[in-house]
Amino acid sequence: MTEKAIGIIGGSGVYNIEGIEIIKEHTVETPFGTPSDKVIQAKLNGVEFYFLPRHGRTHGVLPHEVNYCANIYALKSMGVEYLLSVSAVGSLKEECPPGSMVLPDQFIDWTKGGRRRTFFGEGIVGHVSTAYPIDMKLQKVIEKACAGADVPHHVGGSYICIEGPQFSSKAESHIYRGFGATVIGMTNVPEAYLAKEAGMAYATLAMVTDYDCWREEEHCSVEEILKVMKKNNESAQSIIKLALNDLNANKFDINKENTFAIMTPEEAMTPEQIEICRVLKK
Ligand SMILES: CSC[C@H]1O[C@H](OP(=O)(O)O)[C@H](O)[C@@H]1O
Ligand SMILES: Nc1ncnc2[nH]cnc12
Repeated sequence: MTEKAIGIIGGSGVYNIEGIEIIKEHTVETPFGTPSDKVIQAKLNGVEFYFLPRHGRTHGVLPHEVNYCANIYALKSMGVEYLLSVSAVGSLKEECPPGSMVLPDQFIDWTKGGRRRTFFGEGIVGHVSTAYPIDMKLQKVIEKACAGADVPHHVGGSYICIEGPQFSSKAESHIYRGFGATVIGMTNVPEAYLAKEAGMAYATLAMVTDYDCWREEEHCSVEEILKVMKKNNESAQSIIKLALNDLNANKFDINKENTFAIMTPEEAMTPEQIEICRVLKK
C-alpha cells in the first residue's frame, strides 16, 4: 500500500463497503490487543483503502467492548493517515432529522466505564491537544460527497458520547440538549482522541437514525432505528464512494499535532515502547 493510506471504520449498519474488490484480509495483532475484526484491504473504482467494521462484521462487540486502541493502532501500522469514521447517532436537534447526516466538529466525553483512551502510559508520557479533534480538510471532502450524493446534511456541532449500551433516559437527553450537543452516540470517544494521538486526519460521518428520546413522542427503539439504518447505509455507501475518489485525487498534508506529544526520552524506553512511538509518529 502507498504512503498516506485511507481508512474507513464502519459503524452500526455499515459492515462492508459495496462493490469492492478485496485485495487482502489482514489478521492483525497489536501491542494493545486484537482489533474488532480483520482489516480489509480493498479497492473501489481503482482507489485503495482499508476497512474495519467497528463492532465486527457480525456486530458482536458492544460500544464499551470495542478495543479502540487496537483498532486505531492496527490501521496506523498499515499506513492509514486519513480516517473516515462512519457512525449511527441520535439527533438532539429538530433540524437534524433521521435519514440526514451530521458532520460534527467537537466531542463531549460522557463515557463512564473507564475505556482505555490513550496509547501512552506504563512508561510513556504524552499529551495531545483535542481542541480540534476533527480534520477540517477531511470534513470538507465528506461535505462535498454528501452534496454530490444529494443527501441532506448538517455541518458542525458536538457529538456527545455516552457509555451505553442503553439509550438515554428523557432527563439525560434533555441535559445533553442543554449542553448544546447536536448528536449522541456511544463510540467516537475515545476513537477520535486516539486517532489524534496517532497523528491521523480523522472525520466523522454521523448518520442520524432517531431523535433520541427528548421529543414528546419518542422513546428510541432498536426496531425504529433499524428501519432508518438501512436507508442510511445506502446514503453512506454513495457518500463513501465519492469521498474516496475525491480524497485519493487530493491527498493533503496533515497537521501532526502529536509530533511533540511524547515527553519521555527514547533512552528511558524499552524497545517495544520505542516501536509503539515510531508507529504513532510515522
Ligand atoms: C444500534 S444504534 C446504537 C449504536 O450505534 C452507534 O454505533 P456506531 O457509532 O458504531 O455506529 C452507537 O454509538 C451505538 O453503539
Ligand atoms: N439515540 C442514540 N443514543 C446513543 N447512540 C445512538 N446511536 C443511534 N442512536 C443513538
